Amino acid sequence: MSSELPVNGVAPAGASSPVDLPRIEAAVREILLAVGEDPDRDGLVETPGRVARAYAEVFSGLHEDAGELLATTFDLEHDELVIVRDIDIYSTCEHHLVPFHGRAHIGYLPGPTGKVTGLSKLARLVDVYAKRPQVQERLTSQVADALVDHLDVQGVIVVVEAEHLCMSMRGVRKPGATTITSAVRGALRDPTTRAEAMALLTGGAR
Ligand SMILES: Nc1nc2c(ncn2[C@@H]2O[C@H](COP(=O)(O)OP(=O)(O)OP(=O)(O)O)[C@@H](O)[C@H]2O)c(=O)[nH]1
Ligand SMILES: [Zn+2]
Repeated sequence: MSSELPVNGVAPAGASSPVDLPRIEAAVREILLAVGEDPDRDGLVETPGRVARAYAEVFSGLHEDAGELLATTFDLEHDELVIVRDIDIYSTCEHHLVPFHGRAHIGYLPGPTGKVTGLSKLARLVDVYAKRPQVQERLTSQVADALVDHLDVQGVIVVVEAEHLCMSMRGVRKPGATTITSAVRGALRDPTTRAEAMALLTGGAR
């Protein structure tokens, strides 16, 4: 495969990348020196370059636009709840720059025009916001707001369940603790509809 082709929707960081790879490399070299490592030893020589490419990938959402992503719609004349559950998320905690990972569940009620988006776009939308320095609450709201702003929807519900490695591998050291956040917009704020959507989203239909 050509190295110019996007992999999993992520453009490779190259000459056209908006990310300043040499700057990340220099910074990583400094970090290695600061923690007492030798950045010139065999195993570490290539590390600053690898980290730069990895950061370009995990922060690629900074250069992606939800409106563009959700521009492809089609008419389905479906005005009942649509739910996509268990979308894997890998994001980066903006406080410690370590990962948080888990699952997102998205539900929406299409609006009167019946214009819906492809299901894969919902999963891609999560990545637009997950692949940035983030907090889980903002990630959850941004996904919900993008669906309200760019699609014709009567209501939206987004639930994110994640484990934060900043709470597992360091600091308070509580592996397995799960943080659950939700964002509800429009008609799904109605208590009955919300309860039904929440049950479907988080396992009620399993
Ligand atoms: N609300 C929220 N908090 C987060 C998220 N990710 C990390 N945090 C928290 O951000 C807080 C940062 O706290 P600080 O006291 O400034 O940093 P710290 O000394 O490294 O804190 P500890 O993690 O408790 O060691 C911690 O309590 C983290 O658990 C998130 O997505 N949402
Ligand atoms: Zn953190």
